[in-house]
Amino acid sequence: MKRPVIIALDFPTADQALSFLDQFPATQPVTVKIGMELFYAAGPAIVKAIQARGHAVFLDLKLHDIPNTVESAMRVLGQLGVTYTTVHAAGGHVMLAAAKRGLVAGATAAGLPAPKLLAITQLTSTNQEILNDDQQIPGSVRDSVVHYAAVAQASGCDGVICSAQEVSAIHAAAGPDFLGITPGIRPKNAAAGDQQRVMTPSAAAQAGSNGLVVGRPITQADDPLTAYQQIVAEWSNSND
Ligand SMILES: O=C(O)c1cc(=O)[nH]c(=O)n1[C@@H]1O[C@H](COP(=O)(O)O)[C@@H](O)[C@H]1O
Repeated sequence: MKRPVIIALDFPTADQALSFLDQFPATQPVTVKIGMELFYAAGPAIVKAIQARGHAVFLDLKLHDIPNTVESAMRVLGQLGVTYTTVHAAGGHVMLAAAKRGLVAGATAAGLPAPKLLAITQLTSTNQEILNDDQQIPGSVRDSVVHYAAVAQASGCDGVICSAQEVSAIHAAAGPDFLGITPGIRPKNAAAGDQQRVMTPSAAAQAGSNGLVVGRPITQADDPLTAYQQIVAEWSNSND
């Protein structure tokens, strides 16, 4: 899928993640996101196991540390053959450029294409109050997201993670090729949970999102495969 619907595999064990994936046969490969919970539990082996089934992996570890540490860690991640990985834009341009350098060096050493590097802007759980009061960043969430996107682009990132609510502003500022991958996706009537800045799959498509990240609306559905297929259908119909 050119604009993927990425399933967030937020499970505590490899067994649970793989049993869940049994519903998605390798003849119909999907893109899945391995985040901190699953990677801390199951490590690089779960990346390999999922790739062996034919699925593409988005490895979402949201690195945020001093530039040297991030560069070294990205060199390791660059060797795993994943499609996307993440770093926090709040680390600043020196750290972001170091992340890109490390990722490319690792992938090159392994003879692989470099994963796309996506910078986290403002998490989709962040609202106006958290931005202004807790982070002490004045202005709107959208302005902060667009600012971080500019920093990420100037530092060599391939795109950002943001809410679909900001993706059109990012494309207007950074151009259509700079990726805006969007979590905080909720089909109509689905519970938002801890997400603050949400959109439906069709609204995200109309806003120009380059890919959806969807977790609980699929993983906690009674029939995850049908839930996934319904989201893909809504997304694809609005992407035409
Ligand atoms: O980097 C992410 O993927 C991410 C960034 C963000 O701003 N918001 C966000 O929800 N995510 C991730 O996207 C997924 C969303 O899951 P659900 O809220 O269950 O659909 C989780 O795995 C989050 O870690």
